[in-house]
Amino acid sequence: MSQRRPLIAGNWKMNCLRTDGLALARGLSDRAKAKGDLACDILVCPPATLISDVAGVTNGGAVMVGGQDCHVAVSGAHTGDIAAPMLADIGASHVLVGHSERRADHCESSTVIRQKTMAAHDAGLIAVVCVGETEQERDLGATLAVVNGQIAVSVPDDATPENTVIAYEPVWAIGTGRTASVDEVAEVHAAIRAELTARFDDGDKFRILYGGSVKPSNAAELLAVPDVDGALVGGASLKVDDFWQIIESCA
Ligand SMILES: O=C(CO)COP(=O)(O)O
Repeated sequence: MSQRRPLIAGNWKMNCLRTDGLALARGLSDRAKAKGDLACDILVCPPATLISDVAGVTNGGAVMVGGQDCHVAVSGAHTGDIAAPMLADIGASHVLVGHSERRADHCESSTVIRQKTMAAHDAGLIAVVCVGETEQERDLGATLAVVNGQIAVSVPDDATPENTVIAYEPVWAIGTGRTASVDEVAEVHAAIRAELTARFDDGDKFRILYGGSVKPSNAAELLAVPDVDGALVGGASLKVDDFWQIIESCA
């Protein structure tokens, strides 16, 4: 583990009605309180419908709350969208931007993601900027070019280690049960680190998370990879026991 404090983030995606979501938030919050001294920061990103309630449950404690997306504008005629200041207003401290499901389902380009990241910063939110190659891109040997290209455009010049976290999520490893190997993760994280240190004076201070089928059984070995500063967890973040075991893997 690096000198950077790890962040374990849960992306609930489009899951959880109120009862389940609040039970999950309460379960995590209670465990965090009981444990006291934690070896990592904890973030949950519920669907927008639950952010306010989850923030009420976690109530400024060790479990932080984030959104899953924000609009580039602060307000306006954008039906169905949510502005970054609105997320901050209901208790979010973070927001995911550029998740591959947003890139694919909503045709989000790295240029738009840079604008969303800046909107998040302007609202005082920490942006978790997601990047990752598809299976086809990996098979073509284009992984590092794709990921570095996404980083170069998606991460704005106003990014700092305090307002920005990077999440590397190979698309082929998301929700598939296929995890990238330790060597594959190490190679990409080192490349991202090199890109960040080349561009930012304090590039070595940014946290770089790995995401893609992280679960209790593989968390410890992934978190031990150099330049892996935490995890962005999908499916396994929906169960208190599983997510907590991943959190404990940071110890
Ligand atoms: O997309 C992810 C987190 O943002 C990863 O999802 P899974 O952990 O379900 O593979």
